[in-house]
Amino acid sequence: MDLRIDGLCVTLNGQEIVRRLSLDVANGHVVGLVGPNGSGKSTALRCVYRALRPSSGTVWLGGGDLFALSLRESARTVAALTQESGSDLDFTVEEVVALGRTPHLRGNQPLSARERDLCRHAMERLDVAHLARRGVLELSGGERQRVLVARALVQEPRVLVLDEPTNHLDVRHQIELLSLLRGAGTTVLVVLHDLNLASAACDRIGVLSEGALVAAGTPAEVLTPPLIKEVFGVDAAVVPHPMTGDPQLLYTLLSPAPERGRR
Ligand SMILES: Nc1ncnc2c1ncn2[C@@H]1O[C@H](COP(=O)(O)OP(=O)(O)OP(=O)(O)O)[C@@H](O)[C@H]1O
Repeated sequence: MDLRIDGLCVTLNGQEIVRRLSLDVANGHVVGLVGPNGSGKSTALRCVYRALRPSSGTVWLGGGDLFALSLRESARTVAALTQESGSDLDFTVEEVVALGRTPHLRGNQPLSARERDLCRHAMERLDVAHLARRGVLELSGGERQRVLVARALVQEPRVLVLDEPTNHLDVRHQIELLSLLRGAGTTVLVVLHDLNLASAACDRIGVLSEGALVAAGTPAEVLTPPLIKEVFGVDAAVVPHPMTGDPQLLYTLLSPAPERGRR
């Protein structure tokens, strides 16, 4: 399903946080949203999973206005993994994963055999099946993050929205998660801080700066030294990945400020 963000504006407490953001995610594509801290990435994403109503602009899902759908219909269509997800859930891992089916169930209807299989399969894919009976609150940050991704997958969403999903994950689980997103065939909009992972995982990247989109295109079009300097204030060299050819950024540390009183 296509996702189109069209002229999105968000004003909070009289401050314009997102300014006329337009960004398309074609059906089955992975689009990354990157930008400095406070540039409005999470705020824009919140409009896509309906935690926030934009001040103006439209989020189109497959040609229909997201905010015109019933809450149940949009919960079936869009799954979100957010910074706030699941930190208040005092349930076992398997119970939390099963909650992903909630938008598809009526009342207290139990899960079908297919749905139980779906949950088991998602736990295996996210390497949390061995934790099934553990309480989520006693897991490490990375384990819990993987449980929440499994929950999002069992929702069988047509659009998946993730805010820094690699947060807390070790390098193997980061790579596994992004590979899974690339291979899922689902429309994905993902906020990432690691520009090299974004380059490897995304078909296209949008760059936000002070609430406005300043660049959008393929990783090679967007991740250029002048843009990185302008948006992040950092000098970077861009080299092709020796195995994949994806553009990869190399940084150097900033020169330390001269110490006072020393020559
Ligand atoms: N409810 C709110 N009321 C007022 N200002 C807010 C609110 N929520 C966010 N902001 C402000 O909006 C700006 C953008 O925040 P947002 O969380 O969208 O940025 P971000 O790009 O996701 O940042 P980060 O990379 O640090 O996660 C910040 O300056 C933040 O302080």
